[in-house]
Amino acid sequence: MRVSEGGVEVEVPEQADEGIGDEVFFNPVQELNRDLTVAALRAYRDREERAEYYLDAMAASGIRGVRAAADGWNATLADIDPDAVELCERNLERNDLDGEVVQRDANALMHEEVFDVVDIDPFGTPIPFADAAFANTRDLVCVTATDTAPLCGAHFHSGVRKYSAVPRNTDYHAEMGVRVLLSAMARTAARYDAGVTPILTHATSHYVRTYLELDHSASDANAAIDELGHVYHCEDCLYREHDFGLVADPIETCPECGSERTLTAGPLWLGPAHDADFVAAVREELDDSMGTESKVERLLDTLEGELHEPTHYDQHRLCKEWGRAAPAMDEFLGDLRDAGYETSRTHYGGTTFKTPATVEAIREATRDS
Ligand SMILES: C[S@@+](CC[C@H](N)C(=O)[O-])C[C@H]1O[C@@H](n2cnc3c(N)ncnc32)[C@H](O)[C@@H]1O
Ligand SMILES: [Zn+2]
Repeated sequence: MRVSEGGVEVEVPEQADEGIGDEVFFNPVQELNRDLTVAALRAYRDREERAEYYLDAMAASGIRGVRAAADGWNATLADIDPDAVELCERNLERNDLDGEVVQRDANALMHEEVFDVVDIDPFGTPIPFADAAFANTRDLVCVTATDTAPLCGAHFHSGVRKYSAVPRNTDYHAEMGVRVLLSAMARTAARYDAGVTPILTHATSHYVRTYLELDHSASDANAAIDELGHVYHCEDCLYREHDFGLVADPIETCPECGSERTLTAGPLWLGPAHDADFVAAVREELDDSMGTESKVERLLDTLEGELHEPTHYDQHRLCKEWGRAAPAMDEFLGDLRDAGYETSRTHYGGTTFKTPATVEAIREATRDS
């Protein structure tokens, strides 16, 4: 079937079973991810003008790489599957575009050639590709992870194995996934004396996507490692706190309610997961050839204003815990602000918010909301 996306037209196989099957993979639901990729690549090129060489390391139909090539990137489309490679060639040709197409294991290719921007979009975890990506990429590594259950701690042992971290299933599970992924990426890059700065990160319908800018020195790697630490969480009253450092110092009892049902998660990335200026610049690069333009715009609006606190709250979850009916979000957040606390909504959901206030302080401040 033919698919038009972002001004290009590509041929993709009908997907027998949600992309799981013998055919070359294509997921229409990832259009938002691809629209955002194109806008982020544009904004990135303004920031780093010499960036030119883009690798779509797991290209499948090539739709992402074709869109990058149409946008002026010197694009290489790679896949291990010969059928995918053939399709990539046809899809570049169909759009009258130049680009390299290679049938190659992404790890081998990334070790052999240096690219300015590398895009890792595998089935499930990106971990098997992270070493090669950080060992050699010059400027920017874009990563999609679709294994959200291990990342957020719902599949605990798998998360521990894949990410060499302790993930915990909490009421902020999608953000747990973001911070486990960023932690593993930072630690992987550090092995190659590269420091990562996440300039854009979002958790959207069953995947996490992040854009990691690289600086290549041991001190940059150390600075990234300094952003790691642990979150301590009470399963009873939802109290949480965090501290930086690789050595955990868990709370045995909750300082708020005295419960011993406390969890420790980490090492997590506790630093910013986005750069608000970059997010705003990406929004400027959206255009109406993008099918998900207005959705991406809303996502970026929220992300731009999102505080960098390492965990968010869910108002419904808190109100349920307190036996209160959930009031309107604006009123609730307004009362919190009036009490002197910074607040922001988050992209993790319509009832989610961030604030440096503790659970008890939130409860007090919103008593009359
Ligand atoms: C999720 S799909 C990529 C989707 C595509 N980027 C898009 O936006 O539609 C993953 C692709 O990775 C390819 N792949 C799996 N292992 C690989 C490897 N070691 N090296 C290169 N490609 C690989 C698969 O053949 C598959 O086409
Ligand atoms: Zn507690």
